[in-house]
Amino acid sequence: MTSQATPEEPADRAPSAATEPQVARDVRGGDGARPASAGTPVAVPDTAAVDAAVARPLHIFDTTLRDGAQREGINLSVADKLTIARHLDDFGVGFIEGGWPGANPRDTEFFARAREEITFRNAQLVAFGATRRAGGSAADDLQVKALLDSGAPVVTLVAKAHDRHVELALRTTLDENLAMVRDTVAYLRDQGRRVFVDCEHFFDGYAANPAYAKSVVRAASEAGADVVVLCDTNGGMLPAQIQAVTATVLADTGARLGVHAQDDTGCAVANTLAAVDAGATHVQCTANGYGERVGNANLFPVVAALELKYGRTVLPEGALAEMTRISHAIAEVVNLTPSTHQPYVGVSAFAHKAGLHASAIKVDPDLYQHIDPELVGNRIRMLVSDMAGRASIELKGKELGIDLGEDRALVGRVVERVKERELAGYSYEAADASFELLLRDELRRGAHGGAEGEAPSRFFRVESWRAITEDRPDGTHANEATVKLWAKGERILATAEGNGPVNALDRALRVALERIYPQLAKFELRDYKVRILEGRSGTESTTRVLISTGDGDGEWSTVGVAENVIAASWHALEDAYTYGLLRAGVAPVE
Ligand SMILES: CC(=O)SCCNC(=O)CCNC(=O)[C@H](O)C(C)(C)COP(=O)(O)OP(=O)(O)OC[C@H]1O[C@@H](n2cnc3c(N)ncnc32)[C@H](O)[C@@H]1OP(=O)(O)O
Ligand SMILES: CC(=O)C(=O)O
Repeated sequence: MTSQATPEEPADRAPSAATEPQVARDVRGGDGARPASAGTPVAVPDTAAVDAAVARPLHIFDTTLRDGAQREGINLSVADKLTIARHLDDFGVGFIEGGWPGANPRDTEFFARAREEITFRNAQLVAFGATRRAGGSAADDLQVKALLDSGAPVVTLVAKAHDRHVELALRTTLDENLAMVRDTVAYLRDQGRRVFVDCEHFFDGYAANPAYAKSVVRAASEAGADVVVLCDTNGGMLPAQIQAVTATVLADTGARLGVHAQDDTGCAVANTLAAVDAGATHVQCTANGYGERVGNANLFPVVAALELKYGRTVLPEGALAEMTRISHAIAEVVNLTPSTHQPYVGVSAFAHKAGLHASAIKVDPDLYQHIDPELVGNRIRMLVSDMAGRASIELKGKELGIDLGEDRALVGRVVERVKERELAGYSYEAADASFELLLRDELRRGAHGGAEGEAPSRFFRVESWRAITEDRPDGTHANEATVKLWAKGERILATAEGNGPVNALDRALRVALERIYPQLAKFELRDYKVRILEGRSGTESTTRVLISTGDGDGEWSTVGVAENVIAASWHALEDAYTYGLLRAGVAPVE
């Protein structure tokens, strides 16, 4: 590999052949993404604010934009990174690690644009990079220079802390690695940056050679690092190990310590809190736990634990109640479906299914919840299923705004009907709208003296429907459906074509009803899921269809069950249209 000076660099500062090799492509220039000020490092703004952030007793350090972006399936544009940075700043984290400037044009551009476009209210921007190359000097290292050029007031340096990694990955001596840490930290401090040092593979390194691992911590701290972060890079540690090692390192070195935990044992959040228990005062996390391999310590449960269980104030006032919204907003930007079962922020985090739980919750929600969901911006939800009891139905009724009063017989009938239907394959927990229709039907029956077979409160009465799929010799298909129904005393017959039999049925139903109920024009099928139940009988199995429908103002879900997929879809569609009209405030007539 040859070395050459970029036009902005004096020849005497050009890297030598011995020191140059790691330089990233955009730092070398020529791709247009390089910062305009590559010759003169960008000045650090507002050092008082940076000093105050570093002085805080407990740092919340977010690395979604750096380690989070290392997750398989995440590919962030600069605009995505800027949006996420704004969300994290709104949430109130103290530090946002924006990426590795110089490693790729996107990260370089992110720092340039973040400087120009974002006025951070809470967070300090952090640039991530490595210590200088072996055998070189920090001042001549183009990778280190890119960190300064980023203009970030804080730099995180990744350093080797495991002797085997120094010898095998860096291919240098243990002493030279210590010199690389010392020189790079001291140089960046001289240039006015605050410095955190990520000791990669610290815990594995400590197990192999504790004296050397600690000497890396001392080298970083003595050279001026503000925090030395103990990293469980391979994510193989358990909380007791993290706690014991962190406590010993703190006692032996006196350095300010942080923790960075990967989640390979599923213990990253616990490991992070164990380090805090042992005296670490800086936690590195990512939104929703995104990160390399299985991910990193999840920012949201870590912060919630610190605020709500440890009683530490780590966020600005009111920010915790924004947590659910921010978690979901970031999931949207990275284009991943939010995990429904994520602690604190998942939609299922406070969803109650068991009848016994519901009966206690009716008395006091705290009996089955570890916190009030509103503290983190989430909400309690009651799920209706064959595990429901009377209390579940009463609470669900309240949630839907339907007062069931003290009518024990009515509630009992609803419980029975739900159980029967769930046995037949229905599932109401993901189909609130179908459950509400069932509840309203039972209420109406109650009002008519509970007579079995009383007509439900609906907007149309179906006489019959049929769907035909025609297979043509040229390999194409035609789908046609006919619907015959009664609405407002009128018999209507409508036929429509579609790109499948269900689509044809949906269109025929729409054609039949749209003149009488123009509100239908806004309804839109959003999601359609089919589940084959009791797979043992193959094509004769029972089929469950779940449909989500929207009207621009909200979305509702309905369920249909039958022995064939088209009939199941029809039932779910019927409920979807009925519920949509009810939502639109139309009075039922049939
Ligand atoms: C644990 C972590 O997650 S740390 C974060 C890791 N993140 C990333 O790697 C994402 C961004 N990385 C990249 O874009 C590229 O790897 C770059 C630009 C950093 C380097 O690319 P290249 O110059 O092509 O090198 P390559 O990736 O093959 O190898 C990394 C080099 O850095 C060296 N290195 C590794 N850790 C350190 C360190 N702490 N200090 C100094 N050098 C280091 C390695 O020894 C290797 O050197 P070599 O090129 O002499 O073999
Ligand atoms: C620094 C880092 O990402 C790690 O050690 O896992």
